[in-house]
Amino acid sequence: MLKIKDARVVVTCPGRNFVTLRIETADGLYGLGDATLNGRELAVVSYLADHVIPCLIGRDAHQIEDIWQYLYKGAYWRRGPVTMSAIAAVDMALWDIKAKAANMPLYQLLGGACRTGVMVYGHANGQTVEETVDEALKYQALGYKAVRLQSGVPGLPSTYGVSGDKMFYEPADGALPTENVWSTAKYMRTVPKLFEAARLALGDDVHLLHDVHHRLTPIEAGHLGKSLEPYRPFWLEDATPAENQEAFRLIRQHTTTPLAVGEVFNTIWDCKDLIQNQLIDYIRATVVHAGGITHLRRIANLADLYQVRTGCHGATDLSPVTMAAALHFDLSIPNFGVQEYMRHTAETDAVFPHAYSFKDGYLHPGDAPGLGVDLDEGLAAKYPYSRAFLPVNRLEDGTMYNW
Ligand SMILES: O=C(O)C(=O)C[C@H](O)[C@H](O)CO
Ligand SMILES: [Mg+2]
Repeated sequence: MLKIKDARVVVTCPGRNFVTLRIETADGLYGLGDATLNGRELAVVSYLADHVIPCLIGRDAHQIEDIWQYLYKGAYWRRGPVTMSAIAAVDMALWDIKAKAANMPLYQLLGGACRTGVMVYGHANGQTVEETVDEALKYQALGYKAVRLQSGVPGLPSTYGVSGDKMFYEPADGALPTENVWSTAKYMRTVPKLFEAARLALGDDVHLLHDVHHRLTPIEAGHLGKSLEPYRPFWLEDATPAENQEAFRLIRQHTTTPLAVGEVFNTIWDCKDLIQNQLIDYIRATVVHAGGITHLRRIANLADLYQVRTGCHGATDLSPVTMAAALHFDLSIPNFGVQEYMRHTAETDAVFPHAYSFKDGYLHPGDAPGLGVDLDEGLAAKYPYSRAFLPVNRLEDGTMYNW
């Protein structure tokens, strides 16, 4: 038995907010879990500190599945991002402890490596098509095999996904939500031009991706997917909001562009119908927001039956703890597709020293026991929480819209 002696939540803001759970066993092992829910961080802090940690003390850290079921079924109130991020943090920390106890990198416990490295995609973004293509070329020069393209839209003052700082794009940019303006017509004219220019400049061997951020209707998404087909996109992400999953059937009827969805999904129940009806090609559910490694493996297993591959969310609001967990998961599953990789800043990396590393377009989790990521609590304490929100999106006439 590995008795859980103590657990605490650490909130730190080395340039952006992160919530980390640290679980300690009676014999001195400890594990880390990420619980960051961008723009709603303190809700998860309270969920963990007030409602989860008291139930963990004294339990056997080895019983990962049982503790997962206890927190999921036992709460009565199932699912949702706050609950599932809290459960994910516990799950990650327990896998970290188990792998440390086994003196193995986690991917070995999960069945061993299925590949030599994890293909990642970087974010190329610019105010114009030309600037975005230039950024994409820089990623290609760094060895990236896959690049996401997001360009500013002519006639719109600002666009989510397009930042001033190219390498360290930060989604939560204001102490109150900033407001972006959206025009589907203007956007739809820009994206095919972007893909045409990028394919020409980067050649055939680089995978090109695009994130719609849930902003199109199904028929608009079908049209966009069709217009991108000549440039062979790797995927079109979040083409339409996924609450109504039938919407994806309509998109499918109009385009063979592969579809990716799921960064806001929290459980297998959000993924089930899309996977079973083969309405998507990539599932983007991620360790931190979908109940941890235990639950994400369940999702990946279901997806594998239908030749749906994974493409885990990996923006900067997912901490290095999640990135490490995702890499062990990615390396060990048969139906891995691609991993998103937005680099963290040097401040963040210093607070979370880690064993994972990038080479020639691939990340590897490294071979340190456990997740291979640590938390420098002394340094973390120097960066207190600072409220920050994701922006909101309005149409040109002021109507509140999706993003
Ligand atoms: O990385 C992506 O694909 C995103 O869409 C980024 C998200 O908007 C961001 O992580 C939200 O917190
Ligand atoms: Mg996205």
